[in-house]
Amino acid sequence: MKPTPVEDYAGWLVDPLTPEAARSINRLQRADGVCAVAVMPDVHLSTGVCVGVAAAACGVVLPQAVGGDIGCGMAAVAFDAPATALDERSAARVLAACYEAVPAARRRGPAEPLPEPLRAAPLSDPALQKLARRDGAVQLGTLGRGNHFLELQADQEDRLWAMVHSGSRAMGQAVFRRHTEHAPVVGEGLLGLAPDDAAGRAYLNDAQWCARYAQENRLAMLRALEGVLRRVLGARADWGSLIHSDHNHVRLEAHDGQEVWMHRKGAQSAGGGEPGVVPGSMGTASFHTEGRGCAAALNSCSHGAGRRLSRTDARRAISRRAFEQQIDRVWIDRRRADRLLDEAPAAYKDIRQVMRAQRELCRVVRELRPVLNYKAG
Ligand SMILES: Nc1nc2c(ncn2[C@@H]2O[C@H](COP(=O)(O)O)[C@@H](O)[C@H]2O)c(=O)[nH]1
Ligand SMILES: [Mn+2]
Repeated sequence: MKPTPVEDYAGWLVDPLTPEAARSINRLQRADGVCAVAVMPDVHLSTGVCVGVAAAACGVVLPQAVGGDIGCGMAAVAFDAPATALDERSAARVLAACYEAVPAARRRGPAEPLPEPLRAAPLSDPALQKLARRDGAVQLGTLGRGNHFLELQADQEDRLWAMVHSGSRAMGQAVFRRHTEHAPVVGEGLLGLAPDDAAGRAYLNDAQWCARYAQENRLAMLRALEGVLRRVLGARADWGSLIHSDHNHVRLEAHDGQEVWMHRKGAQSAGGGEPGVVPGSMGTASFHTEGRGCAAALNSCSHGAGRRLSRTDARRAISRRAFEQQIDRVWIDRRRADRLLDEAPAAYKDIRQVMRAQRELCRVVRELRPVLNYKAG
């Protein structure tokens, strides 16, 4: 596989790469074993490896090219109710019930055992196993903070949809720490593991466990939300419509007839016809998509709009009033608004520009507008 020069990404970038992001991407391209790197339109600087990057490697796996929230992603499901079924009173009931049914941090009450597929697949290390039985069990079905969200949306026929964004909670971070502690350097501060030796196999096993945990986590939240919507609106989920797409992973894929370790950090797989979810922000459109299998993008597309402002800059630049205007027609718990200023729509890139920029990478199947947003702040 031939590496793509950074200048060639310009085709689907929304903003020019910052010098720091360009340096970080060049460093990744030069790391031993990395054979191709693709950059998504929502790329931005992050520790180790930028968010919005897909990297193919041979003979090496790079935990920093997946990040700590292993398996983080989106799930979406339709309900058998129109979005107009929600009014001020029922929206307030749904929001209040979400805080109970989908806690931000940990489930209340006695810890239930993890679902069977997670119990059946052991983690590589007794300390991680212990953590899974403790934190893993009480965090399954919880949202987390920051930009993890649960959102009700309306499609263009006014059908009600739910979208959830969350990952592997404490487990992903613990697996990342455990496997990067003693990992060798494969180039300018980047850490790499050999996929065929014990340390590499252990990381891949645990990363796969986290991806499964993150998927179970999102499903548990959607089931809890269905319980809420049944009580408040009498609405049921149409589970046949479920879309799942994670954006932080490493797995074996064939590209150009060659088997490679494909890493995605803040990028989703977008093979030909593959379903995807591209969220915008809590005040703008989001999209369900289908991949176009663009080889130059390593069969990937963006996982969102991407941040335009850092959290600190957003808190400085966006007033409470501006925030309220940006989410004018979206139900949120307004008592929490001050804590969500760094999540304001203006803190993110323009999602329509991002979708235009990546028209060769994925096509829009459905456009959704936000109706109600639950974020822990
Ligand atoms: N529909 C919504 N989209 C949102 C919201 N907050 C953030 N976002 C988008 O999600 C991605 C997630 O990025 P990640 O790097 O943390 O995985 C982000 O780029 C935004 O475009 C929201 O409340 N609703
Ligand atoms: Mn994420």
